[in-house]
Amino acid sequence: MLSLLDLCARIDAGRLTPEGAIGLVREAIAAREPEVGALVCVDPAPVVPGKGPLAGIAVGIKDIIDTADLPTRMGSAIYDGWRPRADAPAVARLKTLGAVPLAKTTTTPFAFLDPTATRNPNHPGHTPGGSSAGSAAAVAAGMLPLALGTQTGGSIIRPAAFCGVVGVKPSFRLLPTVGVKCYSWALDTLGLFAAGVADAAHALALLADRPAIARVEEAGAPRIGILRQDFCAAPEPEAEAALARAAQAAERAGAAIRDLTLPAPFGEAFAVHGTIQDYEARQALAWEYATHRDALPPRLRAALDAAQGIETASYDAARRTAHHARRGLKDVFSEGGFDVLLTYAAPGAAPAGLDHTGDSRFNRLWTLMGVPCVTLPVDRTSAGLPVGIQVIARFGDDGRALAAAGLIERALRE
Ligand SMILES: NC(=O)CC(=O)O
Repeated sequence: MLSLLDLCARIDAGRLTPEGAIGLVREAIAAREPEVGALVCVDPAPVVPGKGPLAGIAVGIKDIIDTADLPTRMGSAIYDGWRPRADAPAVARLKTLGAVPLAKTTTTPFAFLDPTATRNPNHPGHTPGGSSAGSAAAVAAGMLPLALGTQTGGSIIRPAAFCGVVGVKPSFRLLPTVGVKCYSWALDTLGLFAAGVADAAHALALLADRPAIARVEEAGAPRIGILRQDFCAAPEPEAEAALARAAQAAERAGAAIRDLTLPAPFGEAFAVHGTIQDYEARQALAWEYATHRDALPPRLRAALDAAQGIETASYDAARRTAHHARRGLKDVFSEGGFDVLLTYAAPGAAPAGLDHTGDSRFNRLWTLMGVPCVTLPVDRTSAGLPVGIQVIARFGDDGRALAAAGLIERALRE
């Protein structure tokens, strides 16, 4: 994979020019894109700034995020040829940093559950996950050092884990979702994919203009709660094995490890995620549903059909349940004496088949809680498919989540 920090170091040392770095990416795309299919389009002649902390860094932009220089298609023929007038603020920020939004990456239609044609770079017969399929696959295939994605259910953490890259779903609203096609305004979160934890931390710190996020090396050994989220169906054995391996690596590195079981309010919050998500999608996609219902893919059409019947009272009750759980989560960290939680990133490795994007059951609660989540690869199955774990910190503690993920990443290499 292409390390963002390695490219930055080579450019800073004068061993590589920004244009040369973009050229490396174009070569990698030419070599891998025919098999992987992670990209919607590539800018043939982007502006390549000569300076800036991310000069020469090509970035993949999930195709629900507005770009002024490239079409934004939402993964749907409904938006064929749609050219936003302006860049989404996150894209504008990348350009200010010297980065090059070089390609749009595939998204499931409107970032829901209907699959893309993108293949898992680790095994072409397996899903890369979704909805940020192309971003995860492009980084995993070594085509891009950085890509943006979004998560409403599990759309950053799940594909990152399936493809074997680092994925970061930051604290809710750490990055602006302005200019990002909305599915659920209470859940949609903008995040990113990179080759390693330090690469991801560096990019997030710059994107969020919060340098402390990148000081992943400086944090001390964390107090880690091992969480199996027993309010949902158990994972595959490989997910349990990866969790155990990550916990043992963290303990070897000095972390304090303790099992944690969450009380009932968290299972109740897990259960209401869909009510909030789909009630809001009914409004967010009202125009598409009213004017192009037949052009919507089957899973999305069925979800919006069902969402028509969600009572506002149910939605309001779901929001109260989520709010109660978010307040309780602060106590879990403070009274439990935990810095981070360690849990499954997905039910297992990427499932076979390209007609689905996998199951987000280990991600949805944390998207609803609005807390920072980081996934990193820990194991591989006998078929060579990556298996990740998920590190979760309290709201606003994105740097600590990355620090703990970095500690585990380093310990696994030793
Ligand atoms: N957008 C989403 O997060 C939906 C998913 O989990 O695939």
